Amino acid sequence: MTTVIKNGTIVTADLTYKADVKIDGGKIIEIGPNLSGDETLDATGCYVMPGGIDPHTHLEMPFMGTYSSDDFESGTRAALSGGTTMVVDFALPAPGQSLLEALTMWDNKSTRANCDYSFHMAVTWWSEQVFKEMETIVRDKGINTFKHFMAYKGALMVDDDEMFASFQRCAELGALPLVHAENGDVVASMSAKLLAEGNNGPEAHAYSRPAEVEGEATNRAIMIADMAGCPVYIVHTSCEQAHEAIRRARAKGMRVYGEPLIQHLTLDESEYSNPDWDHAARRVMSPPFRNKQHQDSLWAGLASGSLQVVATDHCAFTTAQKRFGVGDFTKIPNGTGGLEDRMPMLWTHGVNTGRLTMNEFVAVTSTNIAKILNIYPKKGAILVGADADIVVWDPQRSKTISFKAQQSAIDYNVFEGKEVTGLPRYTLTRGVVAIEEGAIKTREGHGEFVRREPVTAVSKALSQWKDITAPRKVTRSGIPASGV
Ligand SMILES: NC(=O)NCCC(=O)O
Ligand SMILES: [Zn+2]
Ligand SMILES: [Zn+2]
Repeated sequence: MTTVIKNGTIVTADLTYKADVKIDGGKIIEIGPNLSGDETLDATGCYVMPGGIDPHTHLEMPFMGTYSSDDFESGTRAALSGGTTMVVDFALPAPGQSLLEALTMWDNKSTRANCDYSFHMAVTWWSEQVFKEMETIVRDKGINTFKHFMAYKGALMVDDDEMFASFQRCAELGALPLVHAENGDVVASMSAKLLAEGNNGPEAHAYSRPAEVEGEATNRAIMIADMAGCPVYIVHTSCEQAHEAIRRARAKGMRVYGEPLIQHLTLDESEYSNPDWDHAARRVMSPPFRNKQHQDSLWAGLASGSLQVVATDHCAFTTAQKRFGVGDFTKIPNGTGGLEDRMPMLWTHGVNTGRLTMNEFVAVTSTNIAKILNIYPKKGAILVGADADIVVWDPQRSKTISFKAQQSAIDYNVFEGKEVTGLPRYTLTRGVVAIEEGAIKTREGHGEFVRREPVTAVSKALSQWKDITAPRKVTRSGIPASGV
């Protein structure tokens, strides 16, 4: 059965034009005027865009003594509801655990996904076994990204030595390292000091990890990647210091990507001063929300191209789970939701204000990350042959965000009460209509794992340049006799 999306305006990362889109077998098969098919979706007044790709989610994540509360069914349903048609989650080996064994655990969880998905593999420890398994993960499992935490000391954190070894392995394999860049040692010490002084509320979480702690680690990660000869992707870039580190590196030709979150772009640190403990604790995440100066830097980075991807780091915990940290902020599970709200919030605060063009919106929510992950134009494109992951975006539709109407499995929403204008009329996942106006028509298990091959054009070029500029031994005649 063929489907035609009619009377819409196609908006891609670089083009805006009126045309119909014809779909068959989960793929786009034709783009042009006056198309017809078995089923017609009316896109009058709407923009036909590549479905969003959220490269940073934590569904059913074992973390801080509990599990994040959205599973692959509810999380991907929330994603589709907000126009996102692919998520990339994280397989997290416990320190000492086989990477392949960890992947099996996540493979088992993801069978219930409503949309396509993939995994980053975390490197949470280092050994000859990890070195060898990374090749299997890349070659056999189709995962070309490896996550490194510089924070969460005693849990997920790796040190510089381990990171350097892993980054060098990424360079050999043509893989991309991702980094959570906060100085975990300093955070641990600051946290202990704050608790000892009786500063134990949710606000102290933000005090324990100021922007300088993130900026330093971002610089360090960039330096280590440069020495290792690989690109690097900095996740949840939340502040000016981190953005400036990325911008400076890119201006010097280094292959560095930055990922602000929709939460950091639109919510600020004043939330932590709320007199309601629950309100503040629900917003505890790492890095913490920052102030307006930092938000302005992130928005400027998206418009100027020094930051490339807007994600959510969707890692939702219920109020009851957040209350594990009553009396000790270090026990508040870190994380907030955002999967469903990312695109409507970014459209409202970006496109509707003129901070972003529609084409930039598509670039930072879909196309850029598809290219970085080496899945373009299968994903992130409105092109013949691409997967029919499409959002028919109605710029006039509006709603007030409320946890009462959300798909995510938690009892609050950090964007509660925010008015958004710009919502999906339809969201299609490989040609199947999953969202129609407000109706949820998702199909559990419809989602498929998306393989991602190594060696992007960027990593290949970087390796070539590093070979040419590698330090060369100087040949000398008449070496003096040893002084011994
Ligand atoms: N970000 C956060 O607070 N929780 C999720 C885990 C991580 O990304 O650091
Ligand atoms: Zn993180
Ligand atoms: Zn994360």
